[in-house]
Amino acid sequence: MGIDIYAIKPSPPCRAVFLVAKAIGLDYNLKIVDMEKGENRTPEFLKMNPAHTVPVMTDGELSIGDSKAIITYMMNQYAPANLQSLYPRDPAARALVDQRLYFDSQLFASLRGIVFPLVFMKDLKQSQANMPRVDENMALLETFLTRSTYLAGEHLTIADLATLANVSSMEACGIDMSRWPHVQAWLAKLKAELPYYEQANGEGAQMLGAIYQRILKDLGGK
Ligand SMILES: N[C@@H](CCC(=O)N[C@@H](CS)C(=O)NCC(=O)O)C(=O)O
Repeated sequence: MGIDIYAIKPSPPCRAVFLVAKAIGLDYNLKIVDMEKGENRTPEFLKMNPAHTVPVMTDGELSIGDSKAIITYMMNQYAPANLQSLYPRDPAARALVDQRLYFDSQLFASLRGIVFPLVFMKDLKQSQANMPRVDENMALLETFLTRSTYLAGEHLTIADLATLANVSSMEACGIDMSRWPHVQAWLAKLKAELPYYEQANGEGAQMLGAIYQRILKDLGGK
């Protein structure tokens, strides 16, 4: 019994879930999904998540896909009182965190736009054509981080943890972070501050970066 998380380590949305679970000390059973064998398209998996994406969480009768739905559920259901500031209950403070979470979905879509064509279609041209969307979203992230130390104010929230999974992946893919100095400083700060960083996120980001960089090199990109 307990919570099951269906996931793969290189996936940024899966790592957002690992980070939030660690942040609130929530135990779960990790079920690695072999995507190459089509384990995300079996009738059993599609019953849990018709969108055939990871992560998926099951908790008793509840099966739910999408990392944002999972991490907000974990906070609402399991965060101890002293860690509620990670997803504040005050409506105005929560609205700011939610806005950053929706922004992070847009950031992930732009990351996917460069990774998916390269890794799964070996299409360097399409991947490169999608790069301006990454730059545009990173510039927006830079603007947010010029306004406050963390993404939604002066303390850590789940918006930082979700976005960390994407930004660290971009860094591991070799994207030059020095163009966004506030993002670069925020990234270094979180890596240093979170004792669970490496286990929950660092290792998987390196896995994704290694795959991306190898294929990029094979296709003659830089
Ligand atoms: N919005 C979703 C995106 C999840 C997603 O796209 N996951 C990818 C891995 S990074 C996946 O499972 N792709 C397999 C597929 O689309 O069949 C979330 O945040 O959970």
